[in-house]
Amino acid sequence: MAVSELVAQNVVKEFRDKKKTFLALDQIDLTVGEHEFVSLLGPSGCGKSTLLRLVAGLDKVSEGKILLRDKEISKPGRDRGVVFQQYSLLPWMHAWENVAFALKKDRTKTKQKKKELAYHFLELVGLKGFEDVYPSQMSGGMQQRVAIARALVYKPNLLLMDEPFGALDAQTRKEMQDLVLKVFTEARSSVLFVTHDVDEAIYLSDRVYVMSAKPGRMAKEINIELPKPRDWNVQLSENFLKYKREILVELQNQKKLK
Ligand SMILES: Nc1ncnc2c1ncn2[C@@H]1O[C@H](COP(=O)(O)OP(=O)(O)OP(=O)(O)O)[C@@H](O)[C@H]1O
Repeated sequence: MAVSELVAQNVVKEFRDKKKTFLALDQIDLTVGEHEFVSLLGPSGCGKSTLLRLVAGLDKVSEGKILLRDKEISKPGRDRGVVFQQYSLLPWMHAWENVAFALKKDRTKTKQKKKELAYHFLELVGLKGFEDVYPSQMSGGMQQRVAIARALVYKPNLLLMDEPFGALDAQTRKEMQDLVLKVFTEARSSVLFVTHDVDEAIYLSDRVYVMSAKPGRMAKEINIELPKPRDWNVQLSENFLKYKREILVELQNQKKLK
């Protein structure tokens, strides 16, 4: 790993209401290198989404800091693209308009240029020919492809994905995993990816952080040294199963400690 795109140091996140304080994240350290694919894996409630929201700039740390290319994150920015489980497309806009909408505030580009870029990224996610279709006319997988194109269109250094395939059926989910690997290679961005799914995390990642809950902590960090480019066959390999065993044992041990 040459350069660190993202560095989180001693991050603590507390949620407070009038009666009590809840410690959601405790002393989190994390890095994402340039062109690196990193996943956050862990039980429900361990703070994966909270951490991603902090990196997205949608919420603030209670202690510690998060640096993107050495600059502290304080608010959302065009250096980060975000894809959530819910596609949140605008229903009255065509696919290409949904993508171009992300460039709305960019005054350096003409309308025509924005349209060309939208078409280009829709092609990259396999939606050539569907530019003029409305979200309601698309399957969940297609809508998520539009959401990915929208996150990529302003060429962010870092793509943040929070359970992006959680709402999709198993077959579509597999197709989307391969799509993300292809797009990640072509767009040359870095990715921080949240998932519950152990196989998905291993298949996609260069590195996996396994988190534990109550409070959310980093429990284990695993380098995934599987050959690239990857295809589904790798999931049957001895090495893949070795990583899977290591992660499942870690998650199981956490349950025993509770
Ligand atoms: N705005 C908030 N106010 C109070 N508590 C919150 C808030 N957001 C998250 N939490 C709490 O912080 C903890 C971590 O939540 P978070 O959604 O980040 O977990 P997660 O690992 O992403 O869970 P899941 O895998 O189920 O999506 C949970 O106990 C949650 O209830």
